[in-house]
Amino acid sequence: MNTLENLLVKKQSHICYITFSREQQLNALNTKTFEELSTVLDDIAADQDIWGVIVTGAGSKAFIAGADIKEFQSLDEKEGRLLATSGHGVMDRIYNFDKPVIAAINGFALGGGLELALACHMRVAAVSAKLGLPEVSLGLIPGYGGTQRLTDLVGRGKAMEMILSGNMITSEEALSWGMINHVTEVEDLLSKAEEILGHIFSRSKTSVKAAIRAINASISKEENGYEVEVAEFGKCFGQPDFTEGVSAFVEKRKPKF
Ligand SMILES: C/C=C/C(=O)SCCNC(=O)CCNC(=O)[C@H](O)C(C)(C)COP(=O)(O)OP(=O)(O)OC[C@H]1O[C@@H](n2cnc3c(N)ncnc32)[C@H](O)[C@@H]1OP(=O)(O)O
Repeated sequence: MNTLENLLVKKQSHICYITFSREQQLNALNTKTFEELSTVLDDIAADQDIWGVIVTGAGSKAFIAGADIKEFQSLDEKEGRLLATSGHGVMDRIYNFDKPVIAAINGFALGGGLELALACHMRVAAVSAKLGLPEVSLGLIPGYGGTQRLTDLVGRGKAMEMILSGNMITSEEALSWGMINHVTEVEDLLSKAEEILGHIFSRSKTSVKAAIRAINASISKEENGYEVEVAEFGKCFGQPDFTEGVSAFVEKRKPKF
């Protein structure tokens, strides 16, 4: 990987930590950040030693305060569509990543920043974090998948309330809505995400990958989730992890995946 300007990347104990790092702009997502993120995702997708990913924001104030508003000031309709299409590409990549990705939300997660967190497989937020989709206050709507993924997680009524009002909510509210998985003190945020990954790492990697694929198919418009589940379930039977998992159960020992 070339030197990165807007991301810090650390690999440790099978986890890749990606930190959005434009602290002076509250880690707002600009074109360069998206380019760098694509490169990092390519790298970790191919890295057999990386089993899971944690994304977070630099500093104490923001996870990501949205897409970089200053970059869109002069866009027309065609350019707006292109911006959303390329944003969708990166968000879909995270959503469909075959290693678990957890957002550790350390502060403001707004607009495109919350949409990125919603694309992750799970979300843990600091008790002080604020979450919102304030695009209506800019004359926009969420454009990186937020109208769909928020609705999937919290239902149409809550998604309408959040998106149409543009208001922020606390992490406790987000937890009660089902938008995030856990709330922690800010100092415990990464360790909570690591704890979740630690449990997942003890399980079969082929099963984890198959489960992500089947769960994601539940809201796909192109495929039937039940059919994907049947296919992925069937594929597990040809895998060494199945032989090991079942043998370990019969022999009353822990499986070694
Ligand atoms: C498809 C996706 C669409 C979108 O994502 S649209 C964007 C949605 N996001 C937002 O609308 C949030 C914009 N930001 C804010 O409302 C505020 O910030 C906060 C409430 C998060 C924090 O307010 P405060 O504590 O007063 O900080 P500050 O002085 O506003 O921000 C510090 C610096 O960060 C820059 N910044 C913050 N958010 C963005 C952003 N989303 N795009 C570009 N820059 C941003 C500011 O401008 C400023 O910088 P400088 O000191 O140079 O003026």
